[in-house]
Amino acid sequence: MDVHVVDHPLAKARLSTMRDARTDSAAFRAALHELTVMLVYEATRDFPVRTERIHTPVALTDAYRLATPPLLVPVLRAGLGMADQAHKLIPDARMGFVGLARDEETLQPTPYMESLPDSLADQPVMVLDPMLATGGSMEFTIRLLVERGATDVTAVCALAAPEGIELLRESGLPLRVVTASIDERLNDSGFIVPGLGDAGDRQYGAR
Ligand SMILES: O=P(O)(O)OC[C@H]1O[C@H](OP(=O)(O)OP(=O)(O)O)[C@H](O)[C@@H]1O
Ligand SMILES: O=c1cc[nH]c(=O)[nH]1
Ligand SMILES: [Mg+2]
Repeated sequence: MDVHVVDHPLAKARLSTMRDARTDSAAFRAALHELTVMLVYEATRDFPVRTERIHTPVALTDAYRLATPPLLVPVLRAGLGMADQAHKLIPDARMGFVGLARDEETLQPTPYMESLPDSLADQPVMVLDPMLATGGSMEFTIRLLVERGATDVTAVCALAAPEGIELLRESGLPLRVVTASIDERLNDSGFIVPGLGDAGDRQYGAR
């Protein structure tokens, strides 16, 4: 499984804003929006393009577009804070939605919403969730996609725990991970250390 860490100084700066406990909700959302642009930009770097001939005002030249725009799948709630920015970068992408809430006792994901196309054969998919902690929520989401035929999945996360990366690696699922950081570890409550707290609560308030 390929794991790409986007450790650009501007990405680190946005992530630092998100980590800072003094950052309020509006500033947290703004930093996540900007970080998402950088992560999606890097995540699409090697996507195949199709060309067509166009006229500039001066001459004929090649124009480029993504050959197959990915299906974007934000994982609610926290992934909603990445959806609009990803969609702005890839305006012709379709969007699916998965809603999960992690049970904070068992750390297992509890699904409450799912809106996905029936078939994802030959359809690249980009899952958007700022946090990859135990990896349970991401694994659950990718299994939903694979059941529909997906074979090419990119998980885009603001930050990840080594435990979550390992779970995904051992799952054998067809995916790669793009993240701005792999943090130290999970604590006893399943939170990423040093992390940034609860990404859903920090954007939208406590559930
Ligand atoms: O890797 P895991 O251990 O599964 O944890 C990660 C999940 O936890 C957070 O969501 P949460 O369940 O807090 O829901 P929320 O987005 O509504 O806050 C986060 O956005 C991930 O979906
Ligand atoms: O640190 C964590 C772990 C799971 N979900 C979050 O939002 N933050
Ligand atoms: Mg949460």
